Amino acid sequence: MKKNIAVLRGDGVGKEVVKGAIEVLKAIGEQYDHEFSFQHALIGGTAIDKEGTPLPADTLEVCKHSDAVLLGAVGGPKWDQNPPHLRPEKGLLQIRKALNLYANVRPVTCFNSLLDASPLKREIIENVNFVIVRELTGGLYFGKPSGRKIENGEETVVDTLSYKRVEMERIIEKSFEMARARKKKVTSVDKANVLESSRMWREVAEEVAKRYPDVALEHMLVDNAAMQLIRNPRQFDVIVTENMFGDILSDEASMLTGSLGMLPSASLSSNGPSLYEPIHGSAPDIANMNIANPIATILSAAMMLRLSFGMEDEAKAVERAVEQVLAAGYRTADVVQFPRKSISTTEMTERIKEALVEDGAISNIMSAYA
Ligand SMILES: NC(=O)C1=CN([C@@H]2O[C@H](COP(=O)(O)OP(=O)(O)OC[C@H]3O[C@@H](n4cnc5c(N)ncnc54)[C@H](O)[C@@H]3O)[C@@H](O)[C@H]2O)C=CC1
Ligand SMILES: CC(C)CC(=O)C(=O)O
Ligand SMILES: [Mg+2]
Repeated sequence: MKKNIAVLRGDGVGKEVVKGAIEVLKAIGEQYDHEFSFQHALIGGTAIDKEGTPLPADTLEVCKHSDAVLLGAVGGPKWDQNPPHLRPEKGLLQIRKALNLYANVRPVTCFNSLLDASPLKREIIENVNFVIVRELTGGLYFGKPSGRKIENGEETVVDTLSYKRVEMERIIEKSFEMARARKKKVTSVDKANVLESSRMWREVAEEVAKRYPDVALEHMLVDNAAMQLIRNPRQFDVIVTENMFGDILSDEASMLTGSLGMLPSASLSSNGPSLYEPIHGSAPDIANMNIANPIATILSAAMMLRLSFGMEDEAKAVERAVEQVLAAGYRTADVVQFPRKSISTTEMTERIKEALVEDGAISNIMSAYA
């Protein structure tokens, strides 16, 4: 099969982890006789430096004409003081909107060999397997007005949380579809005790639930959800929530998998190419040190193979290779357990590539989100 992949490396460790994922995709292409082509384009701080904007028009064109997009991460202290329209994160928000990437799917489960790597007890994280379905193109990150002004002589700032009913409906429907293929439970997370937007979210969730009588719906307030993720994460099957709650809860949930550097995601489009990205940011504190964990991005590439290209065997091969390398005891510094020695980003990538050609047991991981 021929596939054209747009690659947005972005900033910081984004560049390093994407390099790893491309190498793994190339190896899969050779092994399974696919022709993957990679077209690089600029986004984020790097794009601001080179083109004066965080999302150049030709980047969007490249993405629109691709079969799928692979993204690293954007941002960094160099651009933190820029005005809002010249912040790297703006480029990411713009591309999510422009490609209609309304559903961000973040599967949370821990590889067996990392059960003892998490700071959380094995009894808590064993057999955890849930998906966070995060609304990605609405809510606080997009609402207008947003900005600062002087009002009655006082410096004032506003951000707006706004949603259309149809935006709520489509993401909640997505979560029910996914739950139907899994353990048939949706936990809708909101702040309905305070926010009007959450009250409407609840209403819509109840309406959608009527069309899925085989799926159980529960509502949970977001503060409680943050606690339950650590207390008893096995209770969850599909969590659906608005943009910012999903953003925060998924970073928290990443610790159930051993590290923020382990959690992949798919940002699914309603009408065009989808985008695949690790959930982490550009990690400026470890950028250019060759120590970032590439696994979240490599597993995001596996999601691309499965969800955008229908290449289930190839996706499993990647997940199995990751599992084998972890089972053999190799870890990057973010998941390393004393007295184990950590390996670099490039060595982890090499090990995973080597493991691709070996046969192994089917991984305990992923695929349930499909
Ligand atoms: N999707 C994206 O492009 C995102 C971008 N950002 C941006 O990234 C920049 C840094 O933000 P932070 O709050 O520091 O979040 P971050 O996710 O970049 O890093 C948080 C912590 O996790 C570690 N970490 C992250 N990814 C890792 C990996 N692959 N391997 C090992 N350790 C890893 C970092 O070293 C850091 O200590 C900011 O400019 C922020 O706006 C933040 C989140 C998502
Ligand atoms: C620009 C941010 C919204 C990125 C982020 O934190 C994320 O998507 O998880
Ligand atoms: Mg985030």
